[in-house]
Amino acid sequence: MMRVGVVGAAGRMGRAVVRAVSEDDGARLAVATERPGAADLGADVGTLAGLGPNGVMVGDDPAAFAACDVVLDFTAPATSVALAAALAELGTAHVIGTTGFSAEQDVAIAGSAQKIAIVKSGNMSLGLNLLAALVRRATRALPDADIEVLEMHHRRKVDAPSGTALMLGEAAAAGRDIALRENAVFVREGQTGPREAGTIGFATLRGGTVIGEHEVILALDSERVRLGHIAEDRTVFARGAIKAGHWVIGRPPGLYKMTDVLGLED
Ligand SMILES: NC(=O)C1=CN([C@@H]2O[C@H](COP(=O)(O)OP(=O)(O)OC[C@H]3O[C@@H](n4cnc5c(N)ncnc54)[C@H](OP(=O)(O)O)[C@@H]3O)[C@@H](O)[C@H]2O)C=CC1
Ligand SMILES: O=C(O)C1=N[C@H](C(=O)O)C[C@H](O)C1
Repeated sequence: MMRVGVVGAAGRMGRAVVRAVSEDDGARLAVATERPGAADLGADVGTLAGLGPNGVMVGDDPAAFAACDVVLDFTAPATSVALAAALAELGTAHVIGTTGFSAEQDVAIAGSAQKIAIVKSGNMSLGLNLLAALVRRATRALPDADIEVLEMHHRRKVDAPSGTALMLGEAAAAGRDIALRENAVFVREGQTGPREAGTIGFATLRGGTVIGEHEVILALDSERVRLGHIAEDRTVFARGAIKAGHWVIGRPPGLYKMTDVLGLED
């Protein structure tokens, strides 16, 4: 029985993870936390998730994760970096779904992954990870196509472009054997001039309650290939994180991706 910790348990994804854990016969919710001073401290996490009471109260001390085999984390970059360091001391595995990390924060997490097994992915869904593999094949097969990545999310999302859009951009760049950071165009405004060949463009839309929509457009002369994914419910991310939890327990220290968990070609 996998003992699961959930950090950010009162958040949109935290609640979805609590619900998904309750549906998994091989997992048990052991610890749930929120930020010190958070309004939901002391609340029953099952009630928060709309399930009815489950006896696990929201705490604020990451040391409580010593009672867990794995912690599932959809929070904020600084929180995930600090938690990875704390879990490295406890020897507890970490699944990170948080997005919006700086390069320095990524390095810090890689440092913690020298002590514990960490799965980190900007998107935990099976369909999206399959899409990334398809994008890599498509950009390799169509070397002359202009690549544009389009994403839309709900009005409360705080980072852009989405972690998933960056994953898809990385996949597109890998298909071309180029580095994304040196070829990405994240903003266009004013007199931009014509499109520079070989670049990978991004467009970000925000509004309403959209869970997550992504499309990679490969534009050629007189035709376009459109590869996309729509997440209809946060359950797909939560179930992916639980799958990653089952997979990562007992693995040697290292930084793993969802493609490792799912056995997909990277
Ligand atoms: N990889 C994937 O498949 C997916 C990734 N995400 C990513 O997950 C992250 C969270 O998304 P979402 O659930 O919508 O955001 P929310 O803001 O709804 O939830 C985040 C929760 O984490 C809490 N939190 C922040 N810091 C701490 C801390 N130090 N200790 C405990 N709790 C803390 C927040 O509290 P407070 O409000 O007080 O800050 C909040 O309750 C984002 O980065 C998002 O992009 C989302 C969906 C899927
Ligand atoms: O913030 C969200 O909601 C989501 N974030 C992830 C991202 O940044 O790609 C994954 C998903 O699309 C939902």
